[in-house]
Amino acid sequence: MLDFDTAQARLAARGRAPAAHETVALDALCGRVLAKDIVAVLDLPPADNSAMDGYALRAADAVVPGTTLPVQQRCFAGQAPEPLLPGQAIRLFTGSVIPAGADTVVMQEDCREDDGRVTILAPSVPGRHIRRQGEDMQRGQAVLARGTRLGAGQLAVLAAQGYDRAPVFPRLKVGILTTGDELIPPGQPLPPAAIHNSNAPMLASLCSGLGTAVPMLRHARDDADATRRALAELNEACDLVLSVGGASVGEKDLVKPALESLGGTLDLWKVRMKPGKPVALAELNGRPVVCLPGNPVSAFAVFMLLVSPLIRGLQGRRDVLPPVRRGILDTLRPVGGERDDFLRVQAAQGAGLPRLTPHSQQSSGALSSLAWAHGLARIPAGARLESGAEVDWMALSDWLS
Ligand SMILES: Nc1nc2c(c(=O)[nH]1)N[C@H]1C(S)=C(S)[C@@H](COP(=O)(O)OP(=O)(O)OC[C@H]3O[C@@H](n4cnc5c(N)ncnc54)[C@H](O)[C@@H]3O)O[C@H]1N2
Ligand code: MOO
Repeated sequence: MLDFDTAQARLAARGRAPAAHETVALDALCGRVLAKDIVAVLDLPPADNSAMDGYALRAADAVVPGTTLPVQQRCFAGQAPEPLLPGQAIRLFTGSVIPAGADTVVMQEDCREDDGRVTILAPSVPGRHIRRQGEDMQRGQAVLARGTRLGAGQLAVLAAQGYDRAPVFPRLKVGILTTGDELIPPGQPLPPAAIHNSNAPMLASLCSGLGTAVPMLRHARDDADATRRALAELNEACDLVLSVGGASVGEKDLVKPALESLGGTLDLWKVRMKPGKPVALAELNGRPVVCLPGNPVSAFAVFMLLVSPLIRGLQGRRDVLPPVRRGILDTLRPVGGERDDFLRVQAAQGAGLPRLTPHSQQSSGALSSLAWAHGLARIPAGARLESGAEVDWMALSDWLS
């Protein structure tokens, strides 16, 4: 059996950035991945400006608190200041450009203005409350790196630099193949012995959450031709295919032969993890296919821990492995088994590390734990851990974005 870390590293290593890129307008950039470094074309701030509403002056003109100076100008943000005359003050506001000749700003709480004159009540210190030109970003400096997924902070940087578009990698196209005669789409009546297809919407929204294009969905009945046709169609249209179910040892596990008959090369692993033992990575026409276990909780865990790093790599992202956190187990009975166990847990923040409570139902067929969990806590293979043990855990919010 392959150990979990090796399986994760192999899938992560298959995630190579695309060669193509496209230019996208700012209002459609959220969630996209930068294809080139972004270089600052402006100093920010573009000129020294005030961090406070107050008065600009020469510190040397108001050494003694109680000094009174005439107010030369009222200069609002966006207006050009006059050069400051000796022995005078200029009224300004947060963001106003500092007048030539001024070397400090005294905030208005430390001043009293009366009849065109301002009394400075506090000692004035050179340089105070001045935001210097270029202290945030300097022209020529790389401000965003290729492979960054763009969110609110990055869009603000682009906009502040005047960029109304940016080069990004194309959205990754993912195809999802579900298999099984027992599966009926939601919304249709359920015959005896059937269940609704929950993996299709689950995997589609997991992909969308990572920023892929809307996934293409196909369902194949347990039939060799249908499975082969659906697989070929998805492989042709998509950068990555995820199949789910039908890849283990059962008599109707048809995905493996379908891949082989299409000329795919297949690496099938039993990964030492629970949930999620059977996982396969195949290559078909130069594009990856990953086969996930059919049990919904197993498919979810394998997607989160093994497939999401592959997807991030294929999207061109720099950081493909999100952070692993630490927490304290809070469990009524000892946990652990022969495989690395990934327990669905809720995390409660206390004084120190968060306390991690496992869901009472940890079966790989029981969906209710997925809708409830904040993350997956890792119990290493062979360990038997009691309440109070410190463990690694992966937050859904880190690993599914
Ligand atoms: N004799 C053995 N049996 C099984 C083994 C084994 O090693 N020896 N491994 C078990 C483990 S662990 C898993 S995980 C499953 C994996 O089986 P498959 O990946 O081949 O998946 P299926 O058999 O097709 O389905 C398993 C289970 O999941 C349900 N399922 C499948 N697709 C969906 C879907 N789209 N939506 C909802 N539910 C789905 C399916 O009905 C089955 O109940 O094999 C074990 N058996
Ligand atoms: O290992 Mo299987 O993936 O639990 O259900």
